[in-house]
Amino acid sequence: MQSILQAEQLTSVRGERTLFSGLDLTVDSGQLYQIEGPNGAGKSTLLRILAGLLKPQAGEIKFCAENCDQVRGEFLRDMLFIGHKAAVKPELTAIENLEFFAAVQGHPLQAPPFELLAQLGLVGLEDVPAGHLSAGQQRRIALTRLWLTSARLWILDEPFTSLDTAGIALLHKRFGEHLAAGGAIVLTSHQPLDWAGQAFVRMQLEYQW
Ligand SMILES: Nc1ncnc2c1ncn2[C@@H]1O[C@H](COP(=O)(O)OP(=O)(O)OP(=O)(O)O)[C@@H](O)[C@H]1O
Repeated sequence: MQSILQAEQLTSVRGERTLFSGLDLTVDSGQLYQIEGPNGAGKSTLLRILAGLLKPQAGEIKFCAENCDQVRGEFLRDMLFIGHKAAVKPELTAIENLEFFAAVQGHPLQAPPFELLAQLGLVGLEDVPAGHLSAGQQRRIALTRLWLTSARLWILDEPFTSLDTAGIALLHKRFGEHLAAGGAIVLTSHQPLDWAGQAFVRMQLEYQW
């Protein structure tokens, strides 16, 4: 199996507290990697470090066996990060948000994405500013990125937050397709993941005092 992401000897200190030190992890192609742990343990911090949004105090991150800083352009093209906030532009409609995501990812939409919006249960809400929608509906808009991206590595902070059962099932299906195509996913989730038949790794981040 090919390793997509490797972290070696990571240390992160926030304020007075060392969240983790000497942390190693390897995420392979086709693998779903779940980071678990109590509130404040440092899961979001770790994801932001893995996505290159925050510098660790020590350690190295490699993308396809190359130091991430040295292959930054390739890494940014091939990695999708979605943070734990809804991550939508509230003043834009669902369609405008999708057009924005697609353009940012370098694949501008050729036609309005009605089919994708229907698939995500957003029919009839296309023209409403996202900020007027419910938390779960905003989350669904944010997650449409997963249908618009060609990135191999997905880093997702609490992707199931605010989603109903149908939304969770939709996301599971999309994850399955991505992993089957050789992609990899690193995520945090406070909900237990029922994942069968795919490479699934769980890592527990303890709260360090
Ligand atoms: N920008 C920041 N400056 C200083 N400390 C921060 C900053 N961001 C986070 N922290 C601290 O780092 C610690 C870990 O936060 P983090 O958000 O990574 O935890 P988490 O495991 O994702 O928690 P949760 O399960 O509640 O989402 C917390 O104590 C938090 O206060």
